[in-house]
Amino acid sequence: MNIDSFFFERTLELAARGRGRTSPNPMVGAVLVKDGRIIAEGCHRRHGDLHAEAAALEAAGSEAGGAELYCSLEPCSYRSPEKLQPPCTERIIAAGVRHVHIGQPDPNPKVSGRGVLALREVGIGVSLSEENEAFWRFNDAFNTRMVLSRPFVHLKCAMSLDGRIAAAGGDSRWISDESARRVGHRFRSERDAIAVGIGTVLADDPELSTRLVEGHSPRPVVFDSSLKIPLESRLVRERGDELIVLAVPSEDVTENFFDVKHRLEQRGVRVLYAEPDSTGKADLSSALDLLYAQGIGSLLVEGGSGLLTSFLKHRLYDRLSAFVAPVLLGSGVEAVGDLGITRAGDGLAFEGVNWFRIGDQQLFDAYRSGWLEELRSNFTVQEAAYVHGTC
Ligand SMILES: NC(=O)C1=CN([C@@H]2O[C@H](COP(=O)(O)OP(=O)(O)OC[C@H]3O[C@@H](n4cnc5c(N)ncnc54)[C@H](OP(=O)(O)O)[C@@H]3O)[C@@H](O)[C@H]2O)C=CC1
Ligand SMILES: Nc1c(N[C@@H]2O[C@H](COP(=O)(O)O)[C@@H](O)[C@H]2O)[nH]c(=O)[nH]c1=O
Ligand SMILES: [Zn+2]
Repeated sequence: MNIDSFFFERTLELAARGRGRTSPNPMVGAVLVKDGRIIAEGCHRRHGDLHAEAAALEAAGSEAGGAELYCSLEPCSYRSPEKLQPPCTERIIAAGVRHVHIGQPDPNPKVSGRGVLALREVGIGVSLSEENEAFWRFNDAFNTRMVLSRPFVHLKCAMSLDGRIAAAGGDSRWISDESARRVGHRFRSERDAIAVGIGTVLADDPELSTRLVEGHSPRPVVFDSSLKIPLESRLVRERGDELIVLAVPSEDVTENFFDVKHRLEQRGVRVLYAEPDSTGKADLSSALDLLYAQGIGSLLVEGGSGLLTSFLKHRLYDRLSAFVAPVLLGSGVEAVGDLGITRAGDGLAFEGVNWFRIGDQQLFDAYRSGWLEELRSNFTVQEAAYVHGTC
């Protein structure tokens, strides 16, 4: 490992301290280096707190003069009414930092190279990591939201060895054991919202909480075209004021639909109307737009089979995490239904694939094939910030 990679790796370790707490901001880490030695470290701990660069500069005090700064993300360079911290570029310049090493350019259109330009303008050297896949994946939700202007979609399921997410009778408690479910709850705590289909609510009456880990519980979302959600379900009773129900009123909608809608709203539930797809269910693209407009930048889709299959079929997903348990269920609820694929070579492929061992179970974790390329090709950066392939 070269010395730059060593310091960059440390920035990501520091950035991870803000996991699940920085949204809608990214997770960022920074280290200040002098004479080949780290003299100060910083991270963005939670939304609204000091940025990582500012935290490292504060920790270094007057020692920051003449130091090199490594940061996982391009330093911010703008002010706006909703921005809670001043531009880091101003602090870096005022502290007398000599050189800034950047893991990944900031895809926020308000930055995207302007941070680099601001530093260069005053003679600070700036270089960009050439191996930056790890940085793009580390802030997968922030990067996707910034570049594609839609929520990051993370599919998650727990399946048996033979690909079932529930037994034939619909029971799925539990397929994965508590150690794997704890990882699942950590995924929940990292996202803004968590979605299930109405089939899952009727079968499981889920809580969709993060009770097995520390961290926030994302907003629950239920795809429920004709408002079948029971008023006595746990989500309505316990999470009513956070719950979003995505309905698709049909042309022959009954009085009962409006009656249920009214009762849900009385309990604080937000009922939103999605466009119908060709089968009368929620059109996923329009549903994502509705959620995005509610401030939801990342969505964990937990199932069931019908909803997972729709997201896969429409290629509207970015990441898949599948827990595989050492159990066979035979006939049961399939994790993924028909995708219209008839040739093996046309199967949905993945990139950035990782298999993790959790006790006796495996976790498959990967991105949709082409995800990174889609982000990179849709990302526009201030041209002048890039000179000879580095910025
Ligand atoms: N092991 C695991 O990880 C998990 C297991 N499960 C299990 O899965 C089973 C439930 O799966 P399933 O019956 O398929 O139900 P789902 O939870 O997938 O719900 C499907 C229903 O959602 C509604 N819906 C609205 N829009 C869409 C859309 N665009 N695409 C798909 N569905 C949409 C439809 O009902 P409508 O037309 O009325 O709107 C549809 O019938 C349960 O047995 C549960 O225990 C569930 C989650 C995770
Ligand atoms: N059965 C199953 C999962 N099921 C998911 O968890 C939901 C129940 O959530 P909660 O009520 O918070 O416990 C259920 O409806 C489905 O979305 N998850 C897993 O990690 N492993 C499992 O074996
Ligand atoms: Zn900043």
